[in-house]
Amino acid sequence: MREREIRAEQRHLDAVYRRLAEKIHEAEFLMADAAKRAQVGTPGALAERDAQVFRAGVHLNRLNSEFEDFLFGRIDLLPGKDGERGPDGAYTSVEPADDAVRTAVPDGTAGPGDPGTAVADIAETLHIGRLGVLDADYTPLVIDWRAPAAAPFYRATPVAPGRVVRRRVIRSRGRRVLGVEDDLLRPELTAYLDGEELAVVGDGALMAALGRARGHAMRDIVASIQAEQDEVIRAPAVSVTEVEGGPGTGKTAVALHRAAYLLYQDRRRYAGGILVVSPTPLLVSYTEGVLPSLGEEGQVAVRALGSLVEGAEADTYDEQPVARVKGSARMVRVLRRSARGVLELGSPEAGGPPERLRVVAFGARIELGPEELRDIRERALGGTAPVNLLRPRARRLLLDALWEHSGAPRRYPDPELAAEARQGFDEDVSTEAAFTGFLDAWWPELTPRRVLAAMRDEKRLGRWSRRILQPREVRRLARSLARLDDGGAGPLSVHDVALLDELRVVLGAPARPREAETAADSWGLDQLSGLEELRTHAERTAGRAARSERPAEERTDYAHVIVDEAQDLTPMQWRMVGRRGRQATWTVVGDPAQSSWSDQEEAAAARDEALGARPRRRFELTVNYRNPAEIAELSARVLALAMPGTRPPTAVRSTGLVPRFAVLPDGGGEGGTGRGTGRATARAAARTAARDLGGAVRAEAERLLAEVEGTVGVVVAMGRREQARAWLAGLGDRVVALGSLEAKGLEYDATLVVSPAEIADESPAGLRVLYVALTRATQRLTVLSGAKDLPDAEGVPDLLRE
Ligand SMILES: Nc1ncnc2c1ncn2[C@@H]1O[C@H](COP(=O)(O)OP(=O)(O)OP(=O)(O)O)[C@@H](O)[C@H]1O
Repeated sequence: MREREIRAEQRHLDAVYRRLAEKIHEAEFLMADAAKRAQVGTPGALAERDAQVFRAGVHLNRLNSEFEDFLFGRIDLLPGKDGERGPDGAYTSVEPADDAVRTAVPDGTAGPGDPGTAVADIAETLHIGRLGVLDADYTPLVIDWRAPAAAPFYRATPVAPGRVVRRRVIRSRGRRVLGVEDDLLRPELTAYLDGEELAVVGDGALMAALGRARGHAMRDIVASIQAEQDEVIRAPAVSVTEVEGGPGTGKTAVALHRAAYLLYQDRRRYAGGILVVSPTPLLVSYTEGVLPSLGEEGQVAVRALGSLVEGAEADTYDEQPVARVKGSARMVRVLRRSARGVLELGSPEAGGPPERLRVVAFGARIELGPEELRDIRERALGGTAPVNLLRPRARRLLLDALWEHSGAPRRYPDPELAAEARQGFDEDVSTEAAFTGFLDAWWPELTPRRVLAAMRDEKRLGRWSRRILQPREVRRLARSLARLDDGGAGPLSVHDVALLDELRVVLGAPARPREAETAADSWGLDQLSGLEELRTHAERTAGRAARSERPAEERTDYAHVIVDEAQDLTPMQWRMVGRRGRQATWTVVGDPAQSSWSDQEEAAAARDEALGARPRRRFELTVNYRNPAEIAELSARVLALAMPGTRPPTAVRSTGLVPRFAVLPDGGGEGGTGRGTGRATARAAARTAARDLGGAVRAEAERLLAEVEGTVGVVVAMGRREQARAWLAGLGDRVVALGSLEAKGLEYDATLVVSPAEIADESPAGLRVLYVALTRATQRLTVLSGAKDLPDAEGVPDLLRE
């Protein structure tokens, strides 16, 4: 039966590919035809040609994409009630017609089936795939997974099957159908398709998908989206959609599918671009293949928090105490004060702020002294306008003061004459080298990096952050910025990027290099008018290449913003992200139990501010698709400590493989040795212990590599990242060492969590970070105790005991 069903689907897939070939042929013809139109040469014909080439190009591109599983689903439906044909030609009604189901009677008048059983005929079969394909007569051969008619494929359950009798997932590679998996949604019914009883094959696609080995790239879930996820994906994009759910509930997957859905559903509206904000570059590269596999690229920008600001690309992390200062909303005031403070330092080229301004006007010398200058600066700075943008105001106040000093107002009692004389005075003075040189030195144009660099000086920073930061915080902040040179060049941390963005606002945009402006302008046009559609394919491609060479942030205002792992954004990061979606609708997904930010209330307030007063719609995801029940049960113990009262999601499967607990060979560990024997001995003991830990980690990683087909993630405390990489050297690219904060959002077939206590002790949010680490595995988990863990006789560390 399986073979027969596979052959039937193969015939359908063959028909789809024949039709695709015809469409490709048509698109190529359109391209050639468009080229001929160009020879006509009138502006109208040229615009038409461009539009035609563009459409054909996009179409060709899509058709030519080598999708894995192009066609992946099928539903067999009962006749519908009040069925209407939707825009894609399919029936959209969800309820079966009143007479759809009959009872078979002995004389056979109700058709085949045992007497007394419920029987029905399949009225319609829909195939579902990554793109919609219509046959030459406009009957749908494949329905796009995002079309309304495809929704029952995801939504139907045995409790509420609607019209769906059988849901089938079709597995194919290239043009070959490899297998089918069916779910019968109305098992009580004997259904007939073209007079033959409907076959049911396999035991469901979800389990097959979840059991597959993981690689270094996330896969889409189009073939097995579950009903509660589908509701989020298709939720109308009004204001803010908030999604909460525990680890492995598919939040990231759902967020990405939602981006593809929104584009499908209203491509024009989202021409302004969709931004997906991800916490780490690792998660960006893990997920970046998903959208192309859904047929969507280009209009969705997936960016890590450290890559949201032009010219700043950061992937390093500050230590927790420093990150806490930099992420805190208090930094807004510190930065405002610092910007003004830096202004007072004058330009570095001039060696500090000039004390006096001397110019020559009306044949006489006029001078402004230190006090007057200070007074003028204060008046110019009154108010909250960006510092760089206040320069013209300061210039005007200087000229006013010079004019007063010149004695001219007394000489010209007639206002008209005075105004004329004043105009000449302003022109003369403001072009004088002494004046322009003074202005550049006294009110230099500031860049965000320069302000950040000036904050390296602890004494100054202390002044600028008086009564805002504590001295200890000032010291930490100043030290961490010591990586920058005077001009602010040097490596930035992820948290510095949000500070830079804030400073851009505090300072106002400095004049940009010509080239960058041109590139940004063309983006603006694209966004506003949809003009992109009128450019040729080649032009678009060239534009795209140029954009990808440009530093990360091209747009500053998106049509829709999706924030993944939203629980982790610091208040300063919320402000940065909020600026990118002032007019946008939002999808915000996260899990408070996985938050690595210590002050959750402060972050929640910043989030509210970023999202404004927009109404919010909330969804909850409740099923854990990643961890087997055995691993979920263990991690729930940490959840109970980290967030008492929070309900963990329900694991959807169980493997029978319980987590393994490993201890160091001598049962002890690093740092716990060297009792009373002097420093040198203690150091030697620590070295030996580190070697032991390294040996144990490597041995355990090797064991896991042998046990699973796919990837192994070794999660250590942030402070041990480099060490762990060295321990695992040479084991191949299936195994990765990660700091606890980097593990966010990722998953591995097997995970080795090294020293839970060390991870938990690293920050005030350490228990939640440990919860993240323990929820990364899809198949196997080993926990290795370190010096601080106090394992019991079974090797279970204290934090993980029941
Ligand atoms: N409906 C589904 N069908 C198949 N696989 C699924 C489904 N939903 C989720 N998954 C899989 O479960 C895993 C977890 O999904 P995802 O990473 O999106 O979860 P998450 O909620 O973002 O987790 P975390 O909070 O830990 O980051 C992924 O491998 C994903 O492909």
